[in-house]
Amino acid sequence: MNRLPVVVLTGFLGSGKTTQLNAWLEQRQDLAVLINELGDIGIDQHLTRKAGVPVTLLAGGCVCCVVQGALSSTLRNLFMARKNGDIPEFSMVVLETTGAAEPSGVLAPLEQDPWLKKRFYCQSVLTVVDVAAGAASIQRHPECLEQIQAADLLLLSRTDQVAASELTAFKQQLAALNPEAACYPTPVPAEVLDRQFERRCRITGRLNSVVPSSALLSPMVSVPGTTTTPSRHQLYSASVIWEYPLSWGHWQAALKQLASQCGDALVRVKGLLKVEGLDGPLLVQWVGGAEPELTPMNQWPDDDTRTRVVLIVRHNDADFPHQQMAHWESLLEQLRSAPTH
Ligand SMILES: Nc1nc2c(ncn2[C@@H]2O[C@H](COP(=O)(O)OP(=O)(O)OP(=O)(O)O)[C@@H](O)[C@H]2O)c(=O)[nH]1
Repeated sequence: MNRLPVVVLTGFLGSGKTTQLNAWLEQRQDLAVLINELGDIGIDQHLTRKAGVPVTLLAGGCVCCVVQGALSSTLRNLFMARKNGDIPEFSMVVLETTGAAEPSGVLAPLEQDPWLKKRFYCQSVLTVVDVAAGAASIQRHPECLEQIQAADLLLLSRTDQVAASELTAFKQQLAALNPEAACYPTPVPAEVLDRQFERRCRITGRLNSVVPSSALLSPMVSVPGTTTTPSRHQLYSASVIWEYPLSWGHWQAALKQLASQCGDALVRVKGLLKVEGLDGPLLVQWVGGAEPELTPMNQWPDDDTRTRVVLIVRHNDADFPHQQMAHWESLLEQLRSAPTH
């Protein structure tokens, strides 16, 4: 039986995985995409829409631990849907992990589940590394180091934001951490997906039992986390869905308040904001330590025109982001009734 290749696209939160994936989707029509998100509402799948490409969202936790069983069942469903002609005949799966994923945990189902092993194999682990975040990110986030060490290739993002000398020094650090992985600046052309690498002995993580398939795969199916395995990370998420529009000035104040509430704990914020006077949402892309990037979109990605924001923090208390989001939601209510300046 011809096995289907799976490319694991990993990299820390906000490093540039979705941006790279979109570049590949412009060049290849034969991919199936699985997007894993830490938060329980997905934003990335709305930013990765490509006609004819099956995109599946695995939300609610990391496939390396919390929703590992859901990865197995999703790959099974994907295989069967392809076989039955229910979805376009893709020839490769690209799995975009959460930014917190440990690649060996992600690969475990592929290496240990006999049914999957007959039908899929890991083609490569491609890790996006944000060179602007650089060594500080590797020191602060152990997941970043694991992802670099597991890589067959390192895809360097934000090379536009660092000086050439800084980039050279950082590449030397990366070469010390993973001497076998070559570095390429993003966007890397889609040919990289076909590259074969000698399989190194990978440490395989724990394999949770396969959860019953809850949904047959079709483009845009969400498979919520169904196992009870706790996260192995101290990266926790919470989200807010909110109905009312606010003026741009009020949203600015609200984002500032969120930053001050979370302080150093803030790692990532992604969201779609409903702004008075705009037809489409304002996309918020915010990587901790940097300024939020705000991009108006022409239209809402689906019928739901409510604000949705996902907050990811590094904290030892899993409730922390939920508390912050509850405070934040009360602030939004106050702003709603406050006069606009
Ligand atoms: N300047 C610059 N910005 C980039 C580059 N790559 C990505 N970005 C921006 O960084 C932000 C995060 O990029 P994403 O592609 O969403 O990152 P991600 O790794 O998918 O994020 P998560 O899924 O949250 O982990 C977006 O605002 C991108 O536009 C790059 O090479 N240069």
